[in-house]
Amino acid sequence: MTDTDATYPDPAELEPDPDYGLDPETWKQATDKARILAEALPWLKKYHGKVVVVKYGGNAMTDDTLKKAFAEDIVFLRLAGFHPVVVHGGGPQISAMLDKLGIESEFRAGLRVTTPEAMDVVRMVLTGQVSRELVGLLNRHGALAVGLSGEDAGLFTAEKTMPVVDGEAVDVGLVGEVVGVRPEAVLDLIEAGRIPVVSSVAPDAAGQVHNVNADTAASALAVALGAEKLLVLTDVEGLYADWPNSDDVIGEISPEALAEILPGLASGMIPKMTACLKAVEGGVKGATVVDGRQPHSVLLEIFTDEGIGTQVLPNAGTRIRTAMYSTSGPKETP
Ligand SMILES: Nc1ncnc2c1ncn2[C@@H]1O[C@H](COP(=O)(O)OP(=O)(O)O)[C@@H](O)[C@H]1O
Ligand SMILES: CC(=O)N[C@@H](CCC(=O)OP(=O)(O)O)C(=O)O
Repeated sequence: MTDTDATYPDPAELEPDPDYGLDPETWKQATDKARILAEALPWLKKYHGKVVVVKYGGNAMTDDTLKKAFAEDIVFLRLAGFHPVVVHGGGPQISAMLDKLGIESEFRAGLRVTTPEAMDVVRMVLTGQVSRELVGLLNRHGALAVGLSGEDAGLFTAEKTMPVVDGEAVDVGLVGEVVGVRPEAVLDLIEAGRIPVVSSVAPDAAGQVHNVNADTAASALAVALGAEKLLVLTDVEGLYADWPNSDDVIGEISPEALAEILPGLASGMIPKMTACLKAVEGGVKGATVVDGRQPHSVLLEIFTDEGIGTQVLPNAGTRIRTAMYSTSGPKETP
């Protein structure tokens, strides 16, 4: 009999020898870890070399542990062969700074009324504070992240936007819609293996800088980059079916069904769901709103079958599910 004829026991059916030097619990954790990594294989294949645009909302940025977990997720995606691109918001951070300066914040249709004075603060907070912090968090894991704004290398061109409120177009000041994207600067960074971190301020054709809602900017960039996915992190589980009631979340919806309910949505969700709709209409394969209060929500969304949050997918049927953290208490059984 040669060595190769020997039959070995199947390790999966064996109890580890107590003298092995590794206690059974540690062994179980190690094998669980290996199984979870192996289960990620289909998604690693699907997204390898693909662009994933992640919009990180200011409301999901309030906690240091969450911010650290977000940075880990993005670096994980990058090191796993994806091309993550971060577009960040900073609404609450802008409001806090305006408040300190004695300037009031007002929103119409989910957009900040932006005077020239407020515009200076928006630009300073987004590019000078929020972007710097995110770049710093990502770069704790290596020289990966580079911050840029819509003003850099002609990335975005904006045009003044006038949202419609109660059937009338209203002037919200220096607020822009992205009308042109030159993604070369972002593509250069991707090519170099970097993680672009984009702030949503953008000049118009005359050079006047405008405040662009970060959901809107992320969507325009995702379309221009031909992204595989747009992920939008916020501070709710997704789009609640019957807001302000938070019992049920729309798990999946088609662009057509979303377009129908869009005019009836409440303030913060209007730019967000419009962004998802435009992304999918523009060729992005799927756009998902996820709960940024959940640690590692980016990995959870990408590496699970069901996904989390609200997914806008071409040809999807509308699927409604019970919310995980309903604030309306347990449902009564009929
Ligand atoms: N149908 C809805 N489902 C979920 N949230 C909603 C809905 N309608 C309005 N909202 C509000 O929108 C908010 C999210 O928008 P916003 O505050 O602009 O988030 P972000 O800072 O992440 O961009 C939620 O916290 C919630 O208060
Ligand atoms: C026009 C407009 O409203 N711009 C936003 C830009 C920041 C943003 O979008 O931040 P969040 O993603 O955290 O909401 C603002 O001034 O608050």
